Amino acid sequence: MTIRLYNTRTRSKEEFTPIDPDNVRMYVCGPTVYDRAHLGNARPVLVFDVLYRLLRHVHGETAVTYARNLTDVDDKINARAAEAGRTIRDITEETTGWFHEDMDALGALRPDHEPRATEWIGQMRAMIERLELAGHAYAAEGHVLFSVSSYEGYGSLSGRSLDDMIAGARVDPAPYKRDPMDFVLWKPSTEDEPGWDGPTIRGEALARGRPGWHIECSAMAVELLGESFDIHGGGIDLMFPHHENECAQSLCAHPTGDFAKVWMHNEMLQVEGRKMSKSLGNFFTVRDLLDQGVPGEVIRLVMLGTHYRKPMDWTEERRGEAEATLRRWYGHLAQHGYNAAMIRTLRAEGLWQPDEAFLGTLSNDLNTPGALARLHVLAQARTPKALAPMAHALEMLGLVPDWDRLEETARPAAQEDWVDAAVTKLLADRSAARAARDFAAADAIRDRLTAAGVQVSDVGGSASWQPGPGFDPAKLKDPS
Ligand SMILES: Nc1ncnc2c1ncn2[C@@H]1O[C@H](COP(=O)(O)OP(=O)(O)OP(=O)(O)O)[C@@H](O)[C@H]1O
Ligand SMILES: [Zn+2]
Repeated sequence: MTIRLYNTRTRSKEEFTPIDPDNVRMYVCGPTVYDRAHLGNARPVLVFDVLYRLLRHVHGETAVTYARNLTDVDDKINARAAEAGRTIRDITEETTGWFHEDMDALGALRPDHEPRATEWIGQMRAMIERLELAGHAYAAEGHVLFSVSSYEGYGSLSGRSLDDMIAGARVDPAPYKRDPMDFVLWKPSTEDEPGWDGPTIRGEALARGRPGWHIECSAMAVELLGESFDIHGGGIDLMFPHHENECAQSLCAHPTGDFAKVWMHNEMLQVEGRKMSKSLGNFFTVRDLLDQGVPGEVIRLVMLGTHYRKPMDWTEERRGEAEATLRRWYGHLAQHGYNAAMIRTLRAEGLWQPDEAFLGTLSNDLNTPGALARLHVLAQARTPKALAPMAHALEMLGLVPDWDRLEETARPAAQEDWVDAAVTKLLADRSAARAARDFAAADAIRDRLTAAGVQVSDVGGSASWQPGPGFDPAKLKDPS
């Protein structure tokens, strides 16, 4: 199976050939840990989770190394700690815990490496010293800056000319910069800001300070994945300046390497046509949705419904559709006996295989909407064995939280308790009415369940239920 990926660097879809097929290496820019992840932040996590799963499928479970950093040194973190009267470490630890909880709930696999910037300061310092020695960086007023004019490839990733960049960027024309586009590799810290020993430039050790944001990813990616690795990902909002700067630093510090061969960028999750972002204040968090009872797999399915290179909106309508689709799929599989034991049997019988059309579509630049369309076709199978490719596809997309709890999944959690209790009580009343030959009462209960969109299946004398189309639990309540 050949994977094809759109490469921002070449602006074309290319056949993906790993540098080393036994160790496919991917780096994705992770969160700055000072606040709950908003729904937009979840998009790159999910996009690259699907890619990670696909690479593991094609190249082998142990043949993929995925690194995603945690930015735990940043002025926004310092500000948050000061404002809350707490330590920086306290804030970053707590936020990292939230990030893990929330992304786990969306079914995202943890990366193989999750480097924290503060644990790699030495490597950043060494890279800065290397850049200065090679004539790509200079020290000025306690800062070290990357000299953009020293590198002729600057702008090639994002396809911008230096003039465009100056016109478009929020450049900070600090007096110590030789060129307004030069960016910070190292900056001094005051007493109450976090700081580490400075790099040594021309024999002189710089004062205590902290690294700039871009150098962090360059240093950690090279240390963990090597000077040439396969894929670098992140949101399109990071392409310039962050990724352009990462490229410049890494290629200048390691001129014999390629840094990342393929650059991938997901488009933005939007709210009424604008990027969901903290600074615009138009965001809600993944936790908000989970707490409202929207199951993680529903959030995941909505996200996968749009190709990663297209902007998308979160809408109530999409949420409802995804929820109904998943319930139908899970219910269908459960009815055909699907659970963890069944998957083991299918594996043992050699039937746990992907559908070629599904895999081909997904391998075509992660065409998740196409892959989901194929899933709808696969879901039409009517026997346990014929359903194996559908089940396999669902799992490849990370849409099966637990094979043993299929029927409980994709239900709005907040409603679950009282709704299930109410339906169960109605079903018990119905069988009592039937036993007492009070058919009018039994029919009235049946009508109430139907009106609420509850689907009842009577198997072997015991009734089970699942939400059907137009499910409206409010209608379960006694009209009197
Ligand atoms: N609206 C969005 N849609 C998709 N991806 C996004 C969105 N906003 C941020 N990202 C991505 O989330 C990841 C984490 O980025 P980062 O920590 O810089 O976000 P942030 O600074 O919290 O976001 P914001 O832009 O809201 O301030 C990055 O890969 C970034 O591209
Ligand atoms: Zn980065």
